[in-house]
Amino acid sequence: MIRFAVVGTNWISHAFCEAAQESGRLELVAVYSRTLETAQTFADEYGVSRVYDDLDEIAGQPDIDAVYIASPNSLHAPQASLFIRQGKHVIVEKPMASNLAETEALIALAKEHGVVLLEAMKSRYTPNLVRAKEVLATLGPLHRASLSYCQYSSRYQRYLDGKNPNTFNPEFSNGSLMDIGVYPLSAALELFGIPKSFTASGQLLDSGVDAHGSLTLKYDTFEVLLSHSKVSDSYLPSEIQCENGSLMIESISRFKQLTVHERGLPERNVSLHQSDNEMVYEAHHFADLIEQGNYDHEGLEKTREVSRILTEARAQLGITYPADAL
Ligand SMILES: NC(=O)C1=CN([C@@H]2O[C@H](COP(=O)(O)OP(=O)(O)OC[C@H]3O[C@@H](n4cnc5c(N)ncnc54)[C@H](OP(=O)(O)O)[C@@H]3O)[C@@H](O)[C@H]2O)C=CC1
Ligand SMILES: O=C1CO[C@H](CO)[C@@H](O)[C@@H]1O
Repeated sequence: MIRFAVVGTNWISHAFCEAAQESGRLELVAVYSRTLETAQTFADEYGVSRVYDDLDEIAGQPDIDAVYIASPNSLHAPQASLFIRQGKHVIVEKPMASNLAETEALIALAKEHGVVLLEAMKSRYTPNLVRAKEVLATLGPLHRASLSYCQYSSRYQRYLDGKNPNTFNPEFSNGSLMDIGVYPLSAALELFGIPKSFTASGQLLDSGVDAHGSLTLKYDTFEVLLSHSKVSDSYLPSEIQCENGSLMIESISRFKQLTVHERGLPERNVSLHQSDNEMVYEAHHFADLIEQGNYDHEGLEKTREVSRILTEARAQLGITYPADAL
């Protein structure tokens, strides 16, 4: 059993702890929060007794093998770096870091210290991502694709009320592209590879982060449009149009369901069965990498490429974070 700690106590940390339990390979043994009370409340749900409000202290515990980090984006790099230096394996929420320089530094540090570093990009490890690649190979030449993740943020009203929530605060390296645009971007790189070039557009809020936007990825013979929003909802699936048929993907962050439409044929559900908690697949992958001692795995290059495009897209849009100046 891999003994892990959690940093960050919002709902996504619960989802990961449940996925870890479901995997049967990762055991939660300690919880960090800025307050011991919050850490204890979280820990109680899992029958865990060790709680910390000091990051250095938890990172120095010799009987903790790994950590799951789900803090605001700007804290990923300094926190991951602290744990890596203490020889802990790290799974860190998406996006791995604020910018490409931080991402590359973390990757180099993990290799230097011989620990696994993994971005918790949950869609990347789902069975339906593999299935989507298989299905696309049967549909003929790819001509167009439109991948979308647009979801009204429950914190937007707080932003409008002047309460400066983390979600729309550049201090935390946040905004639509970083928070949810990263999902269609990641999916596009998985499905179509690295684009020749791309252009970004978007609408900025007064806080300086983006509310919504698009990326157009240009490949030799096709274009892919990525749409993302934190201030409106989309009810359409993502769609990949090939000459002989189109593949629809419901929920691009989860690859929840795949449907094929072929000309003249009834639509077909081609999905594989997936757990309701798709984080279980990244939990398994993290455990696999640790057991194999695989510190130079292919996910790192994928994360680096996503980080490069996010960083360049932000430059095109004029979005800068305090972390960029460090
Ligand atoms: N994979 C997925 O499906 C999802 C991934 N995410 C990712 O998880 C990460 C966290 O997102 P989200 O929960 O929305 O973020 P929050 O802003 O809600 O912060 C998450 C946790 O970090 C701690 N925290 C909050 N503010 C600060 C601060 N100012 N300084 C230090 N610690 C702070 C809090 O834990 P505490 O009070 O215990 O210290 C909090 O519970 C992000 O990277 C996001 O992209 C988010 C949702 C879903
Ligand atoms: O990764 C994510 C998936 O969904 C959330 C919304 O429910 C986002 O805010 C989040 O960061």
